[in-house]
Amino acid sequence: MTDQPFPAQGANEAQTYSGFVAIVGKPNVGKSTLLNAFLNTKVAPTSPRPQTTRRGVRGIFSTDTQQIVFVDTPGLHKPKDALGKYMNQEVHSALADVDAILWVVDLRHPPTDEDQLVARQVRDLPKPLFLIGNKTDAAKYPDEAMKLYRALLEGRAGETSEVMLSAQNNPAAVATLREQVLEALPENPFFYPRGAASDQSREMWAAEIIREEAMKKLRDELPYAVATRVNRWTEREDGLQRIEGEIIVEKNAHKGMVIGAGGKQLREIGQAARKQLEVFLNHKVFLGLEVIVIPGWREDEEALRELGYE
Ligand SMILES: Nc1nc2c(ncn2[C@@H]2O[C@H](COP(=O)(O)OP(=O)(O)OP(=O)(O)O)[C@@H](O)[C@H]2O)c(=O)[nH]1
Repeated sequence: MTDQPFPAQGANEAQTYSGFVAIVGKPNVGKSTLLNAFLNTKVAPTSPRPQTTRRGVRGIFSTDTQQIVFVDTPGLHKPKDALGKYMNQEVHSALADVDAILWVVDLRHPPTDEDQLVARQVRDLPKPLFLIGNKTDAAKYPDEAMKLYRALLEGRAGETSEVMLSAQNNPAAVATLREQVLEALPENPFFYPRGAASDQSREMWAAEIIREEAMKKLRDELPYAVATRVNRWTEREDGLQRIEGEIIVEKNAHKGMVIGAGGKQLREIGQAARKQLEVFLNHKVFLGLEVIVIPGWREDEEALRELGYE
């Protein structure tokens, strides 16, 4: 990695183990859910819609002497626009830089072309690989499905481990997997301060929560045409967090669709996001939301950069 180790290690400190671990897989298999379960908190947005994750959010887990920097990645898919290309690029750069890979698959279904795309990316990388069969709680034939996913790695030379679990309902299995990942870490100084849970600013994190709620509520193609940003965050003396954000759409026609009749939909998105923010911040939140139009932002390199997709 190019990141500077933090902090520099003193001569008589205990040996530390630290590394970057990518969580990859096709859209909607439960990568972000697994990341949040590893950390017992919410650093990444999740939703029933594919392609919720857009940037490689880092989630950090530390013990006294070990630190895993998980890199949650967007689901690898066939891109339709510049945003999609950016998302796939995030996966490729994550894979190049990490010390170990967690490949998450959905055991409710047999592999698809997109799983094969991921398998081809990871099969020959000489790094420890964990094949994680997720959603065992809802899978009818988990062992059979696992066999089919395993077959996609046939001929792989590197070290491979297999785990079947439910990222959503099985904290003990997630903790055991985390132990296994800790064992795979190379000797390194810590990359982040021990207490850090994520590399995102609080503004980026809150914007992702707003986007998650917008994606859950909006229909058809609209969830994918939406971006979010938090422009102002102030704290009142009594602890109230005042957060002002924007929901960005591509066309004027979309603006009305996000706002909804009489502003109902925007209000619902705002209420749901505010509730989540209050739970995680443990403070009362005032959330102001505005909908703005940046024409064709998904195809506009400059707009993508401005929205943090760079
Ligand atoms: N039944 C079941 N559902 C799960 C489990 N893990 C995740 N899900 C659901 O699967 C959906 C997708 O989860 P995400 O964590 O957003 O998936 P992702 O792989 O990060 O998705 P992308 O952002 O599209 O790449 C959500 O509705 C989750 O609640 C699980 O263990 N069991």
